[in-house]
Amino acid sequence: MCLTETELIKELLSKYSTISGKSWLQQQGSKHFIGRGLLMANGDDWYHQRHIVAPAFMGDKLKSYAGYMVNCTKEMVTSLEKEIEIGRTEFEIGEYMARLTADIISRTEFDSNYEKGKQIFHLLTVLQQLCAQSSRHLCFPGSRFLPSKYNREIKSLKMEVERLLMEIIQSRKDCVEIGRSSSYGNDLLGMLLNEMQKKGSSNLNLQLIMDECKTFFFAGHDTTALLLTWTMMLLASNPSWQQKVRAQVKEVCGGAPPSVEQLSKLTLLNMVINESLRLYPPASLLPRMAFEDIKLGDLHIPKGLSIWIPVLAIHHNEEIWGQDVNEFNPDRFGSKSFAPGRHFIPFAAGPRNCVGQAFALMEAKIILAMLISKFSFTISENYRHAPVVVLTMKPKYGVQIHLKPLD
Ligand code: HEM
Repeated sequence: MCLTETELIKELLSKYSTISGKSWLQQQGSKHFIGRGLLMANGDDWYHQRHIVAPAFMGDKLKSYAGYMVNCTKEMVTSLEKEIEIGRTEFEIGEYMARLTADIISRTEFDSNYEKGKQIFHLLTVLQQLCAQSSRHLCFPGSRFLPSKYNREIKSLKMEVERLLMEIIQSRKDCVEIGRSSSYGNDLLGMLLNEMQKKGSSNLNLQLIMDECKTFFFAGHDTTALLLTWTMMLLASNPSWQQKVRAQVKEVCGGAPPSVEQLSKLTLLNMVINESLRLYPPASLLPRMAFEDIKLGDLHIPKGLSIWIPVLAIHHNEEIWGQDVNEFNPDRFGSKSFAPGRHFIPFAAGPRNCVGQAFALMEAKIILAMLISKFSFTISENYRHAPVVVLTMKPKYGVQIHLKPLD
């Protein structure tokens, strides 16, 4: 069933988040690359995991990741400047954004074990691509247990990813146990290990920690890269907004990378990001399964029914957004007339919303503020506008942009 009534969507996501969730089919499709991590967990498991994970994305802990974001962006800006120096003017910006967000999540999750983290995530990306091809392979009940070449490849990649992850985790555990260190570390992995120990399990569930590490990479880097890519496309195509945002960034940050405290003052950038998430929500569909009979308004939803929430359609509904629904108009987010959590749901809503929302927005603002104060950008004549949904909403042929250094 496709649920389009926004009042009912809000009710489902806020009131029935524990008796609806991810279907068995979804869990099977992703189990090799994210396992039983938060994104695919249900019921009590989900509740327990969310409470372990959530503190790592809040308050001072969240703020502590800003340094990784600034440093990785500085490296990317330097490499772009070098390429411009040797004569390059056009860039497929999506590639750069994907590399940058992968870099940031590797550093945030694994800090000193960053190089190994990058290797893990490379293998995980290959594994994910392989799993996405499952429909091309022989498929009948039980076929996933056959020792086919395809199944063996998946199994060996999965084992390699887990071996590398376990090496990092074990070395942190050893340091604590022999007294060389009093905590598991300040990066995301360290937070998870510390939280899990605080929550009373003396015997850490290492499989779950590995699954969460994989989940953050999977859920966090492609989505944020797409947000950045679409926003760069919109800014490159709308020079007046580009100038306005640049002027505000300059006024607030004075040419330096933004501090966490300055981010809330970048109101125009915030409006542009929201408008980008409205027009091109990276997660364009929210799938749910009813685990019990649910009564939503006058609707009776029987147990076992699959429910789709069409985020993209809601974000493009003329009745909600007005006649300029398909146009880029960040001003609509200047007033409070839209209803977050009901009409605007790029991060879903309710208890099961995106746990990394604040992380993603902080990351997007830092990167865009740094790019806009270093370069001016225009859309290339080679850009072909073709958004496609393949799990997330992507530009089919990439986003080609001309970059020009500002000084
Ligand atoms: C622009 C960037 C992002 C967008 C648009 C986005 C969107 C979403 C959406 C729509 C959901 C709900 C999915 C569903 O339940 O079907 C979700 C869940 C989730 N996201 Fe994000 N996300 C983004 C960035 C991130 C980042 C940076 C992280 C972590 C570092 C992250 C981690 C997660 C996790 C773990 C969940 C599962 C939460 C739960 O089920 O309790 N996301 N995200």
